[in-house]
Amino acid sequence: MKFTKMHGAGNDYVYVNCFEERVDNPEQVAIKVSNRNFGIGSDGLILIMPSDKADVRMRMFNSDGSESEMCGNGIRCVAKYAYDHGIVSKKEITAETGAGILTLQLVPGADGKIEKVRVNMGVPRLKRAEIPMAGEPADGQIVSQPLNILHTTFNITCVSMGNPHCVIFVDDVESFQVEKYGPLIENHELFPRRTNVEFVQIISRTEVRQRTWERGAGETLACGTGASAVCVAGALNCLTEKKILNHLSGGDLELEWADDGFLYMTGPATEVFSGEIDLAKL
Ligand SMILES: N[C@@H](CCC[C@H](N)C(=O)O)C(=O)O
Repeated sequence: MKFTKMHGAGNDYVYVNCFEERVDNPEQVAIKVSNRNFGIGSDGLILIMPSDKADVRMRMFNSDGSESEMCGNGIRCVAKYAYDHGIVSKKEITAETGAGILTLQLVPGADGKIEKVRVNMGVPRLKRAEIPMAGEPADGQIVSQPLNILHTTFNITCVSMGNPHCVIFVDDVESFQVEKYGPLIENHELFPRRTNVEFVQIISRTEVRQRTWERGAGETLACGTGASAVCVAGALNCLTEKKILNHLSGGDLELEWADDGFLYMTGPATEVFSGEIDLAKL
């Protein structure tokens, strides 16, 4: 299988160009290639596929083999790959995802090479049933609601960017025990399809620092849908403006929850290397 390793702010995936390659059983392939000791090493697997509705289609699989509806860092890399490898020749691209069809703009740097990608991430979904979360009322919003975990009460704000996010504001995110609380919240009975969890420290009304516990992957260096959810959660809690800079462990993302209701995310997309792997040997 030919592949390309790419990352967005350190959130790294193995990308396969399915205009040329076929991947049977992507769930198992994701588990194998993601392994950082016995595989290629990544947070998961992303398939770049033909679409009958958009320029390209993305399917993404976490390192545990589960499929997610959406990946914010991944979709920027898909757009850059599609442009750099001649799948598309325009700088505005549409992409089919499990969260709908998204529009992306490729932003060149001074040297003319694609440096950043701006994504219209769609309209954030806030209703309990849309996250999805158990309980009533199905159309209620979860903004700063108490959740008890191991004798600690967290105030959670939940947002779906096509995939589920639970945002928690903390005083000191560097010392926060992400590995202890992340999996307990990810697998809490409130979230029937599990959830991604963002732990966030407010730096100012326009700047935050985020660490992410990802559903199906553990702590990662960045999460684009998570950063988008944080932008929404900050505004809903009146902690931040609707336009923020988010410092993630592997890099920065710019987010804006615009007056048109859409969430715009801008950030880097980087190709690292390409190779070929014999899956039968893994
Ligand atoms: N890192 C991604 C999100 C990947 C999927 C997530 N773990 C899930 O299961 O929903 C991003 O950049 O958005």
